[in-house]
Amino acid sequence: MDPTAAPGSGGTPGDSDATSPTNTTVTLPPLTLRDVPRLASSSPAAAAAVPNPISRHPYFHPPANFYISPGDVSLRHAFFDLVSAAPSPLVAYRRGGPRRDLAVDPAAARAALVTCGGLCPGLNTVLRELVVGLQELYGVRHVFGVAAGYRGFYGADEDHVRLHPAAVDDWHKKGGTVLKTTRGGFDLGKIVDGIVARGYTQIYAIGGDGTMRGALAIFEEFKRRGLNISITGIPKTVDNDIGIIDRSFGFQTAVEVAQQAIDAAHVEAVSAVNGVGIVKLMGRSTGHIALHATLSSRDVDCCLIPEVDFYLEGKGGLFEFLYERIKKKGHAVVVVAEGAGQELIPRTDDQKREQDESGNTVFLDVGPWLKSELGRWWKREHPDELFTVKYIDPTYMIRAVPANASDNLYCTLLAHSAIHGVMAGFTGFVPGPINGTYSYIPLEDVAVAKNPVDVNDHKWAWVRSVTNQPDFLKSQA
Ligand SMILES: Nc1ncnc2c1ncn2[C@@H]1O[C@H](COP(=O)(O)OP(=O)(O)O)[C@@H](O)[C@H]1O
Ligand SMILES: O=P(O)(O)OC[C@H]1O[C@](O)(COP(=O)(O)O)[C@@H](O)[C@@H]1O
Ligand SMILES: [Mg+2]
Repeated sequence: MDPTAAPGSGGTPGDSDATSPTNTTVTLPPLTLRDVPRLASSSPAAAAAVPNPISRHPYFHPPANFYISPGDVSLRHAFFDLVSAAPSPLVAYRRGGPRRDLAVDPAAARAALVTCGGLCPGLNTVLRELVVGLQELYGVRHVFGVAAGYRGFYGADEDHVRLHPAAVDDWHKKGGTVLKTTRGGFDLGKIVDGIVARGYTQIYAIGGDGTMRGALAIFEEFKRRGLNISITGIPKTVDNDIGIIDRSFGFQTAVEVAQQAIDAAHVEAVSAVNGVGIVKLMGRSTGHIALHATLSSRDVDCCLIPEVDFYLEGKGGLFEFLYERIKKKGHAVVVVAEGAGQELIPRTDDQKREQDESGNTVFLDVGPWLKSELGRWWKREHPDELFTVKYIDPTYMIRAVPANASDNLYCTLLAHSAIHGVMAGFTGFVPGPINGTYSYIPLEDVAVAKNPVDVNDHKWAWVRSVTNQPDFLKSQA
């Protein structure tokens, strides 16, 4: 793009030699609003019939700018290069938050909350805040917890527990999910039948990428059957592998807890002669936890993630690098994400086919494999030199903990954002922060949006500059 040729341009929007600030007018590409679906009854007339009960709150009096206006949007990309190319069209989402008028009558609402997939710090905080927000902000009296994931919708009566603020008061202090969670069991027909049979009018499905795909299928089935029930997917993933949103809750807590494992690996390594400490961290298809834990720790010599291929032996390989590092400073620490190097680990045909109940590929354990391969290599290549390798697997310890303060705050805002959207009549959406602004994103978009580590981005470059690890380009081998 030639910026000077852009209509309305008042100058060159690149760097200039000016010694004082200048104003440059630039014409941006058109903006596309990726709007979220609405319940059929949420016509402007119906909406105007139900003023937000927060306006009548006995103690809190909403200030002038409290309510989100119907025109408020947030931009998907907060920054772009005006000189080379701005994204075209610019994508916007509806801003999350309370609306002045509701499309849903709180007195007639019946909400169901469900948690699916793996654990993540903060699940109980989201549940707590959904219960408290629904009842205390909006006066929704019928709130139920559905036990053990999607299968709970077609389970027994005991699988549907009535929830109220006093019952959930201290849930934010607990790890895991009080409602229990499972994988698999996604029988669409039975789930929707179960929802209809119990008269639920709003569903809050808290889970990861699989849960979002399930929520989308439920949303489509509601539409097919002409049901005026709303569904919102609340994104949970300790791996941070859901796209569009800034990050998922629980992720920062997991990174924080991972520091203890890295510290221990470091102590073991420095206390041995030619010591190596290996830590395996979660990250099935994305290496965000490993990357962030490496950057925060500074004790890590090599970070292995699923997005970057590596090899073990030969010039430019992992083992030669570790040997050199040990020669230089006496020890080395390796952080490996669970999904890294999967294609290097020998496996049987049965192992290749193995899936969990949700259909996710079952990975082989990269940690013990790496440990034994390194031990074997050292014995073969350097038989006369002492060597110790210690392996630490804190996998479940980093996710089976309560959320830290910042994740608890995030969970609270996320839950309230979900409720505000549902009460405004939105459905088939995911609430989440985009560039710090809570927004509503169509489930359709989130269900397919992955969030791999961008290895061409600054963050991976920081890792490389902190660890000075090889880039594992085969040409060097
Ligand atoms: N493509 C899909 N369509 C419908 N339901 C799905 C799909 N993928 C996963 N699910 C269901 O979503 C739930 C959670 O999925 P899972 O992959 O275990 O965890 P997560 O949501 O954390 O990724 C399970 O009940 C699973 O059966
Ligand atoms: O042993 P489980 O419960 O299947 O969980 C292991 C998996 O859970 C994860 O944390 C991902 O879980 P989700 O897909 O539920 O977010 C992965 O890191 C890991 O592979
Ligand atoms: Mg998943």
